[in-house]
Amino acid sequence: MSRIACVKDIEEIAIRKLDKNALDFYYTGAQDQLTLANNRTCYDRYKLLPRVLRDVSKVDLSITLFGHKFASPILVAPTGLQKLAHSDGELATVRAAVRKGAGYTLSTMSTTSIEDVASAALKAEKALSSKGQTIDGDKGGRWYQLYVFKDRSVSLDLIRRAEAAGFEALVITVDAPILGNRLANKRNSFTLPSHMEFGNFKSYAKLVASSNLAGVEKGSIAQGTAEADPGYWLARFSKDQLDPSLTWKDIEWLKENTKLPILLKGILTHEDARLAVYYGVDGIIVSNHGGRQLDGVPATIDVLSEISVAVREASAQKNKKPIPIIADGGIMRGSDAFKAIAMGADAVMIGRAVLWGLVYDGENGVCTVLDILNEELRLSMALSGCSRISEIDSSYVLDQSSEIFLSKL
Ligand SMILES: Cc1cc2nc3c(=O)[nH]c(=O)nc-3n(C[C@H](O)[C@H](O)[C@H](O)COP(=O)(O)O)c2cc1C
Ligand SMILES: CCCCCCC(=O)C(=O)O
Repeated sequence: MSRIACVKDIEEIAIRKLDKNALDFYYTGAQDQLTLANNRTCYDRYKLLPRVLRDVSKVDLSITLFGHKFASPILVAPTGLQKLAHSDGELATVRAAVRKGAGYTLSTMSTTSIEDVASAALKAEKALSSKGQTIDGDKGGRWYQLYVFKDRSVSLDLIRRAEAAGFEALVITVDAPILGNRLANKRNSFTLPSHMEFGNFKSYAKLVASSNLAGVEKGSIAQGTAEADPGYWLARFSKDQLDPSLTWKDIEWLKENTKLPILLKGILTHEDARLAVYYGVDGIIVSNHGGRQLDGVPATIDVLSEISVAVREASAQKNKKPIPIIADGGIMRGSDAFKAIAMGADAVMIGRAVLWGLVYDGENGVCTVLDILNEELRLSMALSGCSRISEIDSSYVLDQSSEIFLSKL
């Protein structure tokens, strides 16, 4: 077999390895998958405008967010059900993130508990120290992604557990008041294989009973029966358990209930970016959930510029520094990360790329993905004449649609 040269090579292997149930869950987007496709193709429309004769003998990828130094602006996005990819699931991913000094966010829908992920991360950090290995970044840097449940006592307990386990920020996903229209998952009546379980819900008796969680984990929910309505079990779980009545007022409630920085994940408009600043959140993640929620929304790269202007203006009105902007969706190259940063992101997150690494070779596979993307980013920076992330701005990219627009004038 030829050597792995890029994340696409790893994706191809993962596609061959996964069964249809898991592959469709990971790979597909909502409805006609317009946004999923756009997430990728839109990156190609942005051209790089390199500067030359700059000293790029040293290129520093590190960034600081909320006082924490990360080795790179490429962070691991929260993705659920990682044991579908590899038997070590979230444990493998968090260990890889520790080894690479990468930011890591654990999903509410993990197949491993908050406590087990935290303890694996701490052990991995100790193992690195005992081998005398250093990473270019601070220890820690792990965040917890929260879906807000109708039963607020569950949400509060998850927050307390994340705090106790040393997670350093809360990522509140706001683009999934209900589950997107995921046709492939419907057709497959997607459910968890019987040997897997969700990592965090066992202690919530009411939730287990009301969502037939025990049944789904034992694989005893027959496909296509009334129990699996509407369409399939995950859709039913989100409909029954997650709170679609969430509003900006609830952000105040969250702020009252934790001292951790709060990031909102799933912002796509400058109006909501302004509201996020107004309501005092600490950061936003410009995301369309990897094309899995509302199909037909823009690719994130296309809205970054106006969102970053809005964040700057709204923050200035409060006499505050702009809150960090993180972007995700379709990033498969270090040059994609470069373009997103140029258009206004402080950092980016990768979802599927990590999952492909996990399928390919567990912890080492995720390390390989992070290494490849970081090296590609380093290359893009050096060849563009940037030696620090803070030097990357919109002067380094040309949005071809605006070029076409100008040529028509
Ligand atoms: C299989 C899968 C599971 C996901 N699970 C979650 C989740 O539990 N919580 C969440 O906020 N986002 C979730 N996401 C969205 C990711 O956090 C991220 O926004 C998206 O994957 C970025 O796009 P990309 O996969 O093209 O990199 C999931 C995405 C995928 C592909
Ligand atoms: C919205 C509730 C369940 C979602 C499961 C994980 C996830 O976010 C995804 O995109 O899939």
